[in-house]
Amino acid sequence: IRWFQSREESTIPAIPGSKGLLYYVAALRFLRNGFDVVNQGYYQHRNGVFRVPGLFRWEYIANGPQHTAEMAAAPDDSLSFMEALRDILAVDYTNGIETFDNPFHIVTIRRHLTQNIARCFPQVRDELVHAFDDVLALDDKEWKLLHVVPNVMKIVARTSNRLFVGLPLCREQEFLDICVDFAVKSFTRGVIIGFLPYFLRPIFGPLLSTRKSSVRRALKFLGPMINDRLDNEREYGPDWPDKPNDLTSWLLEVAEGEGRTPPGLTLRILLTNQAAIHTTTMTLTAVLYDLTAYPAHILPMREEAERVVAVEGWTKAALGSMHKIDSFIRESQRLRGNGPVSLGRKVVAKDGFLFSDGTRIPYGALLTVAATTHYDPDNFADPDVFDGFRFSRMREQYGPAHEHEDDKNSEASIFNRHMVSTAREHLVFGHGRHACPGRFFAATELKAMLAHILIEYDVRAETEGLRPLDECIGLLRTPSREGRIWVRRRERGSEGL
Ligand code: HEM
Repeated sequence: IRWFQSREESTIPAIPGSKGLLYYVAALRFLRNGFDVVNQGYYQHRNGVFRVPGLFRWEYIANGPQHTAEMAAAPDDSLSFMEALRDILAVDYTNGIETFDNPFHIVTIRRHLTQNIARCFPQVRDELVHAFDDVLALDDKEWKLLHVVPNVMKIVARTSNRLFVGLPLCREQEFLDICVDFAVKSFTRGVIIGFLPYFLRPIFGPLLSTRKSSVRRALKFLGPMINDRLDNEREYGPDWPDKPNDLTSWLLEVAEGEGRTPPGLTLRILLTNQAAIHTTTMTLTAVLYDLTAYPAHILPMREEAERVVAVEGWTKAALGSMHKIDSFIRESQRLRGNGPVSLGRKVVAKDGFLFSDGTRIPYGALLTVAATTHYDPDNFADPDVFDGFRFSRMREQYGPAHEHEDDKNSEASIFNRHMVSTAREHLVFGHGRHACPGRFFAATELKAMLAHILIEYDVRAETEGLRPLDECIGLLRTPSREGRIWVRRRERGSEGL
């Protein structure tokens, strides 16, 4: 059947060698060498659309700024982000259909979380300082060789949960492990369920999903806290005295019905952790590999962090003045982004999705954008070179002339060079309607952590000049999970190099 489907007529060009019986050979090549296949299509069909053979059907990849802009602006009843997740990661089973019908946790992240970052920054800063101390456990000034991913994961989980559930739960390692485990299992099980034919999903989906057991385990920690807040609300009203200012409270402000029960709320807290922990951990891991592989960046950024903190203290606004640090993380994200394609959407318009150049993508197809745009010499000078200050230089160059510019989409606008700015050639947080709503918090956390590392620690590569190799799993790319770096507590005033 699949082979028959692969013969589907289309005027959209297919990657060479993927027609007829060669379909599956090409599909396996796409799975194993996604970057090569997408790069080939990108340069052959600049500003066009091409097809690659997926295991189950043709997948469509769009190139160029115009196509990206049209996809980013498309309404959900035409190109659906959620339906794509439903198809690929079987979120109906792993996360639950109710989170799909009423994604109030996303509304809370977009609105309340983002609005409260500056106010809650002192807690975030306090937690990250303690988390670095406890997790790295560097008592003296000796160098220690540390695995990056597990340590960063603990620090990120704990710091993020200071804002999600507050003290003391954010320091409860068993609770944090449940959050991490839920995220990993719902992804891996989702991929397995996603490989099943639709008629088998209702049978195997519930068996493979770990949602109920994760909620049950997390309830042991979250249940008493949520019940306590509900009791206070019943007794003293929605603005009860000493109500904590955290994600749990904000979720309760918008939750209704089942969402206001301890299990309903627990699921949303797990889902927020699922979206936050791995993404932020992998970004900071890549940043640390880049920092130690390109150590010439350390001193200018350390000088910037110390200078800004001396004048402004540790505030969210102060982080806004750290242009080099912002630029370094953005550059790391540009080069190490998480895969060959971005903006995964499913075509849900019955007549298909029509680009303004007349290209029509059929109903039910999966459509993405080639992330090759991050490495295109038309977009970035020396695109393969890691240049940590490329974006801060652009801000310096364009900033004064365009500071008062209203058009934030203008290519010259400094707004396009910030770490949180999405752009048609910078898709690490997506772009348009579904651009990551947690990116403002992620950026604050990441910049605060990098500035803290620069001021408090010396770091160097395990082997000088070598960056641990990224790992590719299917179409996903992650920084090495085995990589290690040397770290020591810094003697103030030392250059550490
Ligand atoms: C460096 C860290 C992060 C990266 C790289 C990242 C990346 C992304 C990307 C690529 C998307 C899909 C956008 C699209 O397809 O247009 C996304 C969506 C999302 N992210 Fe993030 N993210 C990060 C951190 C976070 C954090 C900290 C949170 C929550 C506090 C979060 C919550 C979400 C949610 C809820 C969505 C779905 C948005 C929607 O349905 O409209 N993310 N993120």
